[in-house]
Amino acid sequence: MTGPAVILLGPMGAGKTSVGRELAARLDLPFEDLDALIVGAAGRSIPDLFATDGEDGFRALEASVLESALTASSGVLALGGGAVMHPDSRQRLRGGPIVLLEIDEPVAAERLGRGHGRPMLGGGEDPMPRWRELAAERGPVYRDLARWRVDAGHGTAAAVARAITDMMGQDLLSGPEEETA
Ligand SMILES: Nc1ncnc2c1ncn2[C@@H]1O[C@H](COP(=O)(O)OP(=O)(O)OP(=O)(O)O)[C@@H](O)[C@H]1O
Ligand SMILES: O=C(O)C1=C[C@@H](O)[C@@H](O)[C@H](O)C1
Ligand SMILES: [Mg+2]
Repeated sequence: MTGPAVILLGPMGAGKTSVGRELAARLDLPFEDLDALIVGAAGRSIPDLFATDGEDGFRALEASVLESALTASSGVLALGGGAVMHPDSRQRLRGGPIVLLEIDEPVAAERLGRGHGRPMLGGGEDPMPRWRELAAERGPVYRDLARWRVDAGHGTAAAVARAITDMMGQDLLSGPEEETA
C-alpha cells in the first residue's frame, strides 16, 4: 500500500493533531488531519455537520474522506477519535502503520475543558462522563487496530513524537504489515 507513513489513533484529547504535526515536522513529511480534511471537503464546521446530518451523516462523510486520504497521503495522518467506528473505515485501516496515543481520564479532563467544538462530548458542563463512555466503547477497537501504543499523557507533543519515532524505528520506512492468515 502506498499511503500514510504513520496513522495516529486515539481518544479526543490524546493529541493526535498536536503530536501529528510535530511528528510530521520531525520526519520532514506532510501532515494531514482527517477532521481538517472533512471541514475542507464539506465547507462546514464539525459541529455544523453533526447538527445538520447527525452522527451517521458525519461518519459517512468521514469514511469517504478517509478513503481518499489513505490513497493520497504519504505523510502523517491524524484521525478523528471516532473514525474507526465506521466498519468500512476499520476495514481500510487494518494492517496500516497505526499508532495509538493513550491518555487517562484526568489528562483528558485537563485538556478538553468543557469539550467545546466536540459534539460527541454533548455540550454540557462536564464532558467527562461521555468521554469515559466513549473511551470504554472504543478502547478495544483502538487496541485491536494499533500496531504500536504510546503514552501520550506525559511530556510535550514533541516528546511524544520523539517516542513514536524511537518506537517505530525501521518500520517507519517499511510498508504495511504482512497478512499472516
Ligand atoms: N503532549 C501534550 N502535552 C500537553 N498538551 C497537549 C499535548 N498533546 C495535546 N495537548 C493539548 O491537548 C488539547 C487536545 O489536543 P489535540 O487537539 O491535538 O487532540 P486530538 O487527539 O487531536 O483531539 P480530537 O480527537 O478532538 O481531534 C490541545 O489543547 C493540545 O494543545
Ligand atoms: O471522537 C469523535 O467521535 C470525534 C472526534 C473528533 O476528532 C471529530 O472527528 C468529531 O468531533 C468526532
Ligand atoms: Mg484532532
